[in-house]
Amino acid sequence: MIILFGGSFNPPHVGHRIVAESAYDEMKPEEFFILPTPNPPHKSATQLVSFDKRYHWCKRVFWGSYFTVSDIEAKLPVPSYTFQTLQFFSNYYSDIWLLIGEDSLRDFKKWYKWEEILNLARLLVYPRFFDESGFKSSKLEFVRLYCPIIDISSSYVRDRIEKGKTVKGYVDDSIVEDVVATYKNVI
Ligand SMILES: Nc1ncnc2c1ncn2[C@@H]1O[C@H](COP(=O)(O)OP(=O)(O)OP(=O)(O)O)[C@@H](O)[C@H]1O
Ligand SMILES: O=C(O)c1ccc[n+]([C@@H]2O[C@H](COP(=O)([O-])O)[C@@H](O)[C@H]2O)c1
Repeated sequence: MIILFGGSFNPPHVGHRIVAESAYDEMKPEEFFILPTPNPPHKSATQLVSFDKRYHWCKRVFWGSYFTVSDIEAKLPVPSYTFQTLQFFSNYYSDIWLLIGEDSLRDFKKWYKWEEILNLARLLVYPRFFDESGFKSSKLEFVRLYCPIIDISSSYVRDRIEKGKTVKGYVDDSIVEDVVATYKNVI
């Protein structure tokens, strides 16, 4: 079985890493793909730094033998629909799990071809809301991942940089200087 974890990673932060490590620990997949997306289907491109930069940050952050950071979404047509990414991986693997947040579970029926996605993959969902409202309201089939809620997002990291605050500890030490320098030029 394999796990796919997609996102903008603009920039990658400790919340991403903790979720990925927790999912690996729980599921012990054969392969674990981190998939930075060049063009998120549902987000505005404001403050989105280049794909290459985000891809290389992911490669530094998700080090270790079990993660593979893939640039496949940069090679597939835009927008980067998850359905399309799954079609690609289903040519090579049969037991595919999509790692998504409780927020995405709540909004999942807005995703492009969501029913077809569920024919190609199973959902592994980590908590995002303290009231568990996303889990409670969903009628979809999913497996819940037990890990702490880390209340950090990439937009929060960018916002701190804009205000001149530190993001040490929020993003990996190996990329923190480049992240600060990069967003200072973008914001
Ligand atoms: N703190 C966090 N804890 C758990 N999962 C997270 C966290 N932050 C982001 N994720 C999840 O990681 C995946 C990739 O997210 P993405 O790269 O878009 O980050 P983000 O922090 O939500 O970005 P932004 O703030 O720019 O919207 C998504 O499934 C998202 O739900
Ligand atoms: O395919 C879709 O319609 C779709 C809609 C929303 C999100 N996604 C994917 O879900 C992943 C996480 O997105 P987000 O918004 O939670 O950062 C990322 O890989 C997106 O491409 C995909």
